[in-house]
Amino acid sequence: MMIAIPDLFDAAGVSRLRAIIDAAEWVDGNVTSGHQSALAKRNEQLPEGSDAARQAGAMVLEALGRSPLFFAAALPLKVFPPLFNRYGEGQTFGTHVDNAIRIQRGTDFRIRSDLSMTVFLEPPEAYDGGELVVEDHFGVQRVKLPAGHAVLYPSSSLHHVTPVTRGVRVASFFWLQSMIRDDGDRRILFDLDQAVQRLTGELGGSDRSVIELTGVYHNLLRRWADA
Ligand SMILES: O=C(O)CCC(=O)C(=O)O
Ligand SMILES: [Fe+2]
Repeated sequence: MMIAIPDLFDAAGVSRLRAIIDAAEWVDGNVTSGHQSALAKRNEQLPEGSDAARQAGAMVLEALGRSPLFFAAALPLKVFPPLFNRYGEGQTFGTHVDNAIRIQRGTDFRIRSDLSMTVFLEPPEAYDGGELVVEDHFGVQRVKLPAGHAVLYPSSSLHHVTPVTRGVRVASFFWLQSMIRDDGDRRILFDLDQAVQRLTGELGGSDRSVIELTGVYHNLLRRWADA
């Protein structure tokens, strides 16, 4: 399942984040790559664990914590500390699949990557190219969102970022382990959650059917979740 998470940051939030990362030192993006993606990757990143990455990463995690849509769609168990990348003119990230296991440098924190996320941090009209292209069984999705908006997509998908031909594309990207490993199971829970939310709005939280369906949601979660 691929889902856009709009308005993770408002304009002021994007500016605060950009002030931190734009002032920092960037390095060749291949420092975090596995062997296969190193062949495809042409971009720059903030060094993992640098002060700027940590400070800006904490802002991203805080924003995720404020988003009920992110929680419902991802059902996050462990989130990898957010990283930051930028692609200047001619830079690109060719087709690859994300590593299944990510280990935070210098620590024993590790996750299985179930979901990948890109938070767009540059207005789309400020650059050409730089689309995130995700292949799934229903076809190819091309994503380029306003600054402050994010997209969540299965880490199992083949994906790439098309070459930037004007301007600079800046983003935060990271992976997470979900309480629900299987994408199809997670989707069922998401659909049920959204329907229950709508029904709650229409009928109120003390309606008997709403209570029963909320029970079904939690009982499926109890059955399927790693916690
Ligand atoms: O820049 C992006 O939107 C995606 C980056 C990516 O796919 C990766 O770092 O594995
Ligand atoms: Fe990737």
